[in-house]
Amino acid sequence: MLFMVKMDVNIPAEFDAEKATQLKFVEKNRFQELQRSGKWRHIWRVVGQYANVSIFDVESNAELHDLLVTLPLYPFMTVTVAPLCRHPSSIYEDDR
Ligand SMILES: O=C(O)CC1=CCC(=O)O1
Repeated sequence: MLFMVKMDVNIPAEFDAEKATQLKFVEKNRFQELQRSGKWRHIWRVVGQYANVSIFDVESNAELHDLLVTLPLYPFMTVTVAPLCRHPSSIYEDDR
């Protein structure tokens, strides 16, 4: 199942800078692990925002939920999810 996920990140200015750096490092490692697994297919920075738009390929709503809520930066994120399906005009047979 494919999902578009927008993550808006808001780390408060008063949050400890070293802890924020550490959280971003752990987040990056977790992201790259999920990217290698094929579950986090794409990530794009939204220009001018501390936000990303990502495409996830997971087995279920519950899997996506568990994956999102365990992200290190999740406590600082506003997450928006939209389910996706193949567009009938796509020329790519493997879109799903
Ligand atoms: O920087 C972000 O958009 C938050 C984030 C998600 C995965 C990652 O490495 O950073």
